[in-house]
Amino acid sequence: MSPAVLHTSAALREIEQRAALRFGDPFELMRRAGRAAWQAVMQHWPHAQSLLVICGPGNNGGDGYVLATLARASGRRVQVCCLPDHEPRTDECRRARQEYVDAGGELVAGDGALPAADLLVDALFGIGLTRELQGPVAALVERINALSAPVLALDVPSGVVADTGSVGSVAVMADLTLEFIAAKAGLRTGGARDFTGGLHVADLGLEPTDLRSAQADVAWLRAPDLAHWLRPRRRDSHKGSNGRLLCIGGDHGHGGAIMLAAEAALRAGSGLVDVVTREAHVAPLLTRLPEAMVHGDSDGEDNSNSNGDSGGTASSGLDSLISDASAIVIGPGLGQGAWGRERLRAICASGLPVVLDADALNLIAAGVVAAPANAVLTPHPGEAARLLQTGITEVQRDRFAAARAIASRYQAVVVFKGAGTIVSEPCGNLSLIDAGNPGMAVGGMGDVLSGVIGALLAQGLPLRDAAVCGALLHSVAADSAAADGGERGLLPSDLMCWLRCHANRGAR
Ligand SMILES: NC(=O)C1=CN([C@@H]2O[C@H](COP(=O)(O)OP(=O)(O)OC[C@H]3O[C@@H](n4cnc5c(N)ncnc54)[C@H](OP(=O)(O)O)[C@@H]3O)[C@@H](O)[C@H]2O)[C@@H](O)CC1
Ligand SMILES: [K+]
Repeated sequence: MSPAVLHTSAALREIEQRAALRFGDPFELMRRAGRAAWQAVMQHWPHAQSLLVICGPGNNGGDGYVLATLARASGRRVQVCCLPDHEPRTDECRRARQEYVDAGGELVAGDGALPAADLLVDALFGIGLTRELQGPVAALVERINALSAPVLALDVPSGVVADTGSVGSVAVMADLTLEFIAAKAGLRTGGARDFTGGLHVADLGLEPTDLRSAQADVAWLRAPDLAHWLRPRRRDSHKGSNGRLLCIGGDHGHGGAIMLAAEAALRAGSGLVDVVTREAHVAPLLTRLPEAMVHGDSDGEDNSNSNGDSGGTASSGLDSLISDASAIVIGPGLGQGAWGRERLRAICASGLPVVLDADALNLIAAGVVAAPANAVLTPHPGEAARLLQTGITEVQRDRFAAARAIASRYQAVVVFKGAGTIVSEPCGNLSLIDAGNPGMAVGGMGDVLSGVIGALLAQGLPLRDAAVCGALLHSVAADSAAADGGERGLLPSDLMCWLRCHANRGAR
């Protein structure tokens, strides 16, 4: 199976140039873009009698003029609005505007009050945005956003950077964004998600073979892709053939985090799950999750009790658990004290596939422990900023670059959490998880993710596959949970039954 991909602006420009050569007319793609936009208007707003199309000076504006001409020809009341210094600057835009004017189309100045309309079309800027919106353009966008009419954005909501998803001081808030030629990576992560509204792609009649480019693309992962990794279990499998995951965390006061990781790991199919935590958390954990094998460390020194027979975890006990494990999760509720640091050092020396989360990441960012080989790091933006010794604003400005930089610096697979989770391999290959919802913004959600990825590592998936499949499974489960009862008030525990359900997708 070749996975779907998301494109960068550089790739799209390469594709456009090749297509224009093939068509023998550089205007043909713009004609098709305008036609696709008009079809979208008829499909989504069939009762809109009046349209206000806001056109910029580049080819995005050109698409707007073509749409305006078609809408006028179909009997709609159409006005095109443009700022005084947004006279067309490309041949194609000039031609599109001339055709609109020649057909009797009306132009209104964009620096005054905007006329009322049933539908607004944002054709200010697309992939050619080069800087933050300021002055009269920013004021125009603010006036667009203040109107109550629905907004269709052509290609990109103006003000959103198509390659990174970052949003400057202001951007158009669209109800629907019609992307031309192919789906763009940046519109599916970070700040962009609050501006695009629904995303539809108009391929403008290009064939999949036209979409090749020399530019690196981003693997685009959606719910049906789970079946690629989550194959039916072998009929004669036993608990030992489905991996043994060791979960370490839950220092004083943080017992819930490691409970969630362990439960998620069992729901994602790990055959056995060991937990090393503080003694005080053993009884509550076993009450909730009797399937786990829990090993408790008491205060002060590392004597431990266990419901199994492994004894203490400080020295020989932990060594023996490590030697029995197929993979490890360390970090949820770990803390940064001596207890957590010692266990992290032991794990990092083990050579096993390991998921590092929460305080394990903070200890590595602080240089207390060196990052191990065979690791999946799962930072949220705050942890990502610490791992790169920078600020949250900087990592969020280009989430793809931040994920790549962490993966390269720590030579690990990185799952950069947030709206539109990004996975980067150390070589820089990127994947985007196109699932998930704002209900996931709640404490404990990351602990569930680390347990899921750990379970997939324990079942034998390679690091990158476990990271991508785990992040997708986690988000798809959260989408099902949100569909079941809403986003606000969603709890990490609500995902557990859905993890099991979606972990068996491939088996159905
Ligand atoms: N090429 C093709 O075959 C096809 C292209 N198509 C369409 O073209 C779009 C890309 O067109 P594009 O490259 O002309 O860029 P576009 O987004 O219109 O903006 C560039 C203009 O905006 C200006 N500008 C930028 N930022 C600014 C700011 N912050 N504030 C103020 N001004 C700013 C910039 O000025 P400059 O930076 O040069 O000063 C320049 O004049 C693409 O998204 C799709 O919709 C489709 O028709 C399919 C076929
Ligand atoms: K636009």
